[in-house]
Amino acid sequence: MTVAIKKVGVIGSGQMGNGIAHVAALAGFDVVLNDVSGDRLKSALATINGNLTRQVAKKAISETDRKQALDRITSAESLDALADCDLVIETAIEKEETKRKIFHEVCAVLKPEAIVATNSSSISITRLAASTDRPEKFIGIHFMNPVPAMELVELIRGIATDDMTFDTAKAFVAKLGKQVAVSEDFPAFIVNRILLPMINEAIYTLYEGVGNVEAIDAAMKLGAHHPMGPLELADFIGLDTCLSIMQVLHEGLADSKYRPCPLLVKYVEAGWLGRKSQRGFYDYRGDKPIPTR
Ligand SMILES: CC(=O)CC(=O)SCCNC(=O)CCNC(=O)[C@H](O)C(C)(C)COP(=O)(O)OP(=O)(O)OC[C@H]1O[C@@H](n2cnc3c(N)ncnc32)[C@H](O)[C@@H]1OP(=O)(O)O
Ligand SMILES: NC(=O)C1=CN([C@@H]2O[C@H](COP(=O)(O)OP(=O)(O)OC[C@H]3O[C@@H](n4cnc5c(N)ncnc54)[C@H](OP(=O)(O)O)[C@@H]3O)[C@@H](O)[C@H]2O)C=CC1
Repeated sequence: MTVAIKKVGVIGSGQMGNGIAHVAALAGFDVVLNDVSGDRLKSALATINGNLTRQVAKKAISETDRKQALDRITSAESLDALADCDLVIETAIEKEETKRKIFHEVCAVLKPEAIVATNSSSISITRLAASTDRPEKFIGIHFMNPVPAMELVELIRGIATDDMTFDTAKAFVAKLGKQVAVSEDFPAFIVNRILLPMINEAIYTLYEGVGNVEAIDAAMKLGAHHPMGPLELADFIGLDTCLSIMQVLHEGLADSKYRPCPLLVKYVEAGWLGRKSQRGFYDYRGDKPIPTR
């Protein structure tokens, strides 16, 4: 049994939020995109339009599809605008306290039958569910970046998630044209349990001087056929997000093999968060990315 989903709320309009709004609107859902910052919302809508326009140019969608998708998205700075959503997907920063606060506030305005999901990369679904008034209607729907291009979505049940919520989330993901991988609720789930230690190890490789940024990325692109080098990918994900995921792994599994590299910590402390702040393992302020080490 599934619940009918017509209107989807997306909380947080960063790179994941705008990607989720994009694919949901293109699949015919009405979308309310929320953020604490009006400027963020404006730039998210511009990014969505840019990505849809690129899909039109590549003949993946029609000009009518682009217009209709944009018309289905409204933006709002207040969570009150999500009151009549059937499904809400939280995709704010990877900080448990921020997410808990959002769930507390949004549950107060949602209808009782609405499903609440998080796009968290790593945080316990069971623990986040416990901060809501509806743990049985709470689930992890974990999209991959960039959302319009990646085929996979991880689904993670908390201890209390009921079958109706799981089946509805599964049907929703299928409507977006994406494949599901089901993960148990352990730190960082499947993709990031494997991917992030690899990225962290690449940063240790840099920290210990085994290779410079260019050599490490070239090694993994040309030597292992990864589409992006691990440092380029870390910048793409966001170094703050990478660090948060490593911290969840380190604390949650209590194993020193997940210790975040001190160089990753230093970059985040400097505010060098990767592409989103124009500087990380590469400097993106010029015509082409320049390695910073
Ligand atoms: C941290 C987490 O919690 C989980 C994660 O997401 S981990 C990160 C997972 N993601 C990855 O590992 C991405 C690795 N990189 C890649 O797969 C590729 O480099 C890439 C898909 C991003 C780009 O591929 P490419 O061949 O260099 O570029 P290009 O041919 O221009 O783009 C391929 C497609 O991606 C889309 N795309 C590329 N960048 C995009 C972006 N920033 N936003 C939206 N769409 C984008 C393009 O529109 C294109 O779509 P179509 O196939 O529909 O035409
Ligand atoms: N980056 C990635 O590759 C992936 C990330 N994720 C997960 O998705 C989530 C978002 O990541 P990402 O999009 O990269 O992060 P970004 O930093 O790009 O975006 C986060 C957005 O959330 C906004 N925000 C912060 N606090 C609130 C709030 N209280 N209410 C509403 N919006 C808020 C931020 O606004 P402001 O900047 O103004 O604070 C920003 O616009 C994280 O949980 C992350 O782990 C999942 C898969 C892949």
